[in-house]
Amino acid sequence: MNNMGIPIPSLRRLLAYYRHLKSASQKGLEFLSSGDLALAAGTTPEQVRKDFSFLPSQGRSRVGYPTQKFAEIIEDYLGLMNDKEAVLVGAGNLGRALALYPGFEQVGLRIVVLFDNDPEKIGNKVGDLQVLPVDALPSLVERMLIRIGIITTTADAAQAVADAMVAGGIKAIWNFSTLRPKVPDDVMVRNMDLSSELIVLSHYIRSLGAQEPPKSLDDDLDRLEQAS
Ligand SMILES: NC(=O)c1ccc[n+]([C@@H]2O[C@H](COP(=O)([O-])OP(=O)(O)OC[C@H]3O[C@@H](n4cnc5c(N)ncnc54)[C@H](O)[C@@H]3O)[C@@H](O)[C@H]2O)c1
Repeated sequence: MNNMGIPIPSLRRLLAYYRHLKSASQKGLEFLSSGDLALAAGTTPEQVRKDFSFLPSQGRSRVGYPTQKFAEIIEDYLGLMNDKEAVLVGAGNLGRALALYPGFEQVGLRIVVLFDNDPEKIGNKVGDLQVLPVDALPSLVERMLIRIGIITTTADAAQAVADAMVAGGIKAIWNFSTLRPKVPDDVMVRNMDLSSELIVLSHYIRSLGAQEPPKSLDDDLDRLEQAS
C-alpha cells in the first residue's frame, strides 16, 4: 500500500488498463468490458472492478467502460497528464520567435520540439530545439503525452495541423494563424489573431481623430514658434 491508499499492484494494473483503453479508443472502440481489461492486464474481471473502485469518478455502463473517458480518468489519477510541455508547428518567423522566447518557462510552459513540412527547415535547430517533420507529430505527442500545441503555420495548413494535433491527443491549442480551426468539444483553442487586434487599435486611433480634427505640422510649428 502506498500513501495514496492504493496497493502498488493495482497502480501497475491501472497503467495496463490505461494503455489498453487508450489504444481501443484510438481504434474507434467505444466500450471495453471488465473481461477485456482483465485479459489485457493478466488478471480477473473482479480484480478490474476492485482496481477501478480506487478511481475518484465512476461511470461504468451496462455495455462496459467508456474507453476515452476511462483513459482520461486514469491518466488524471496517475498524474500522466503532461501540462507543462508543448509542441509548436510552423518553424517560420513567428514560430522561431516564440520558440526562442525565454519567458514562457517562467509561467511553466516549455516548448520541447518544433515541426515543419519544409525540407529546408527539417533537421535544423532553433536554439536547442530540433525541427522535425510534421508527419511525426501525432505519434510523438502521443508517446510524450503532450497536451498543448502551438500553431504558427500559414492559415492554409492550420486545419490539417490542428487535426494532426487532436489525433495525437492534444487538448489545448494556441493558434496564431488567421484560420479558426474546427476541433472536437473537449479540445480548447485560443485564437491569437494579431492582425485583428491591430485593427482594434487603429479603429481607436481613428475614433480619436473624429473627436479632435487632426493637427497639421504647420499648427505644431506655429505653437513652437509662439512658445519660444
Ligand atoms: N510573423 C508575424 O508577425 C505574424 C503576425 C501575425 C500573424 N501571423 C500569423 O502566424 C502565422 C505564421 O506567420 P509567419 O510570418 O511565421 O509565416 P512563415 O511563412 O514565416 O512561417 C510559416 C511556417 O509554417 C510552415 N508550414 C506551412 N505549412 C505547413 C504544414 N502543413 N505543416 C507544417 N509546417 C507548415 C512553413 O514551412 C513555415 O516554416 C501565419 O498564419 C500568420 O498569418 C504572423
